[in-house]
Amino acid sequence: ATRAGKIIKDVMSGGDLAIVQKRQSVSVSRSVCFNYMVSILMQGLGHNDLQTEADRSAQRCIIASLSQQFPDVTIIGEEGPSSPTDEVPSDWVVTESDQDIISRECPKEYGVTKPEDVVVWVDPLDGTSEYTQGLLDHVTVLIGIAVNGRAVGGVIHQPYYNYQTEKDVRGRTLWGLVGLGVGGFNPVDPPTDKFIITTTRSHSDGIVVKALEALNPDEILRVGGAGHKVLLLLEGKAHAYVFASKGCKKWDTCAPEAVLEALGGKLTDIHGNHYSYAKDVQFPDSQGIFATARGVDHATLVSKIPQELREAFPY
Ligand SMILES: Nc1ncnc2c1ncn2[C@@H]1O[C@H](COP(=O)(O)O)[C@@H](OP(=O)(O)O)[C@H]1O
Ligand SMILES: [Mg+2]
Ligand SMILES: [Mg+2]
Ligand SMILES: [Mg+2]
Repeated sequence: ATRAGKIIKDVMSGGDLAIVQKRQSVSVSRSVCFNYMVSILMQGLGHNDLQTEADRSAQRCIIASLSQQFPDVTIIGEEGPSSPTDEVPSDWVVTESDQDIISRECPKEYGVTKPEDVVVWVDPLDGTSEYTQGLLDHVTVLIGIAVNGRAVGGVIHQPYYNYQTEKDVRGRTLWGLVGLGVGGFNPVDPPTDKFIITTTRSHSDGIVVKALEALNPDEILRVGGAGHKVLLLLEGKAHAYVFASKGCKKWDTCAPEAVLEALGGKLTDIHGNHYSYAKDVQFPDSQGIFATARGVDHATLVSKIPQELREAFPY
């Protein structure tokens, strides 16, 4: 993740992001009422899905590094499968491990894990929109590990952490493993005197807004990236991350869910159910995102989402 973060910074300082618009079909469930559909189309869903040279190169670095060491593990990356002839520069292939984590005792629930039980979900650059607009601290590299369909391990690397205040921007790497704990940051609980929600800044629509209104927050933090929004929960800047939209994908939420849950928080769909991250699942998080920080009553908050809104996100 850290090597991928270096690539992301090198592409930015090289000056040519080589941005392309990804092709995407718009699918809207029939149960969504007409004015919701119009508002989604007015906001241009499907017209803000960019890919840059940094997304492509960071993914090649991560997938080459992981597949060399773990040839029998399924690895799924946002930017699609690489071609079998894809050679990556040798200094992009990382094989050393973090000695601090390796030296800890593996929780016994993973002691019998086989390669075929594992799926790694890679978002090489989360917050691409914000990256292209220079909101660099919204960018993260996300590598999530699912075991038997559950998101249990995750790394969130933030390459531009403190970039506005530090001369030598080294970034930081946060990790979590359910059953073992978290590292790379200081967990903070959110304030008790007000209720703060974080949500998208670049993929909003009428339903996203309606869900936020139903929860009646004191403050809404509109920031980029699923990884960055979960960082706000981990560090006590917000109580909940709510996104009533089908726009995020499994690679956006696997690593954040694992780190958040390793700390005692929760990430589910807007009905309050966990997603499966097994290798055969559909990529979209089609029932939206509802995540809460440690100590926040997830079920009570979920129950405040009105029924007619939930019906826009059927299984
Ligand atoms: N309507 C939509 N269309 C395409 N991607 C969407 C989307 N809504 C959310 N996403 C993806 O979900 C991630 C978090 O979105 P947001 O910053 O708006 O909260 C981003 O990941 P990437 O930047 O990795 O593509 C973004 O592209
Ligand atoms: Mg993307
Ligand atoms: Mg993403
Ligand atoms: Mg991405």
